[in-house]
Amino acid sequence: MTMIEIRNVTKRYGAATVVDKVSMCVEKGSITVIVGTSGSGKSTLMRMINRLVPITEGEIFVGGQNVIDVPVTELRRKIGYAIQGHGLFPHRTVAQNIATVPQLLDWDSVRIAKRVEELLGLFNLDPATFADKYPHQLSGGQQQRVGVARALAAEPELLLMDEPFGALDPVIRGKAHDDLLAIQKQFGTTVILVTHDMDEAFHLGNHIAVMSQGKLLQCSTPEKILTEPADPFVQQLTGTSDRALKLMSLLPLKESMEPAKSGLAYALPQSLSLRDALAEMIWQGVDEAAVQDGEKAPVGSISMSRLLELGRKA
Ligand SMILES: Nc1ncnc2c1ncn2[C@@H]1O[C@H](COP(=O)(O)OP(=O)(O)OP(=O)(O)O)[C@@H](O)[C@H]1O
Repeated sequence: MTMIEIRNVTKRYGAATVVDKVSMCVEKGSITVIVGTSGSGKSTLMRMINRLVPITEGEIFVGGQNVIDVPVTELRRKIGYAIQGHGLFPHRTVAQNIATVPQLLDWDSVRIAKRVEELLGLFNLDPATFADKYPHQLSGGQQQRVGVARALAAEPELLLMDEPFGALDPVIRGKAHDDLLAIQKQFGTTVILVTHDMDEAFHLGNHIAVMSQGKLLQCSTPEKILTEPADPFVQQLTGTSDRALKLMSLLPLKESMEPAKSGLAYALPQSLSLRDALAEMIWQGVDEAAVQDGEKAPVGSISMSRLLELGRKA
């Protein structure tokens, strides 16, 4: 089902066309990542969805409704928005920050308190420790999680994220990705995320939209972007040297393993991607490993030579 339809949308500032006749659809419950060089119009395109930026030409439909027909306050309350630097209110506690939109929507206080506690739990922020803290008392990573929790507070079906993880160091960023994927799966939220980080795009995106100079060059699955780039710029942006590793990160170990064998000292979960399996085996120094299901029962095996063969094909 289509959640967002962008039809021939253009944004001009004076003589400058910063978004140029862009059309794309976003499926409900999917994550679409917009990538492109600096100034290519990514944020502008996204900000036209919740009307933070007025559309010059074209139309955007959210849930079948033309955004122009929805009062702007109602639209923004329905659509979560998380930005780099989190935009938290400095004089409101963590709980009060998260409660912002539910309060505007007149939720009763019991429902708000329950939702705040649920979100803090989901983001691994112990309510007893964090609910009454102020933003300046939190680390950057914690502030970022509160920013995303706040954007999700009123259970939006759609979440717009503008480089939400840009300021995080790589380890915390990885954790933030895991959180987002888990929460997105749990709530079925549709997500549009703008990033500069291609690894982030390939890790999170069901679809990747590539922009250059205001134009949308391609919007496809990560596999298609890598194997059938629509334009030399797409190929250049998505990288050529580590293409095999990127593709391996999209392929599940479960679908490529060999038959189970006895006597293997090391085991990997079948939920890993081929890339993570390769990284684990290099790290552990093993040439062959058992593959286990969620109950730790053996379901197959994988060898280094098989992984390399699959990587070469990728
Ligand atoms: N209010 C504005 N007035 C005039 N020009 C603007 C305005 N907002 C954005 N622009 C211009 O529109 C172009 C696209 O900006 P936008 O922020 O959408 O790009 P972006 O791809 O998100 O860039 P970045 O990755 O650097 O954040 C830029 O050239 C920018 O200077």
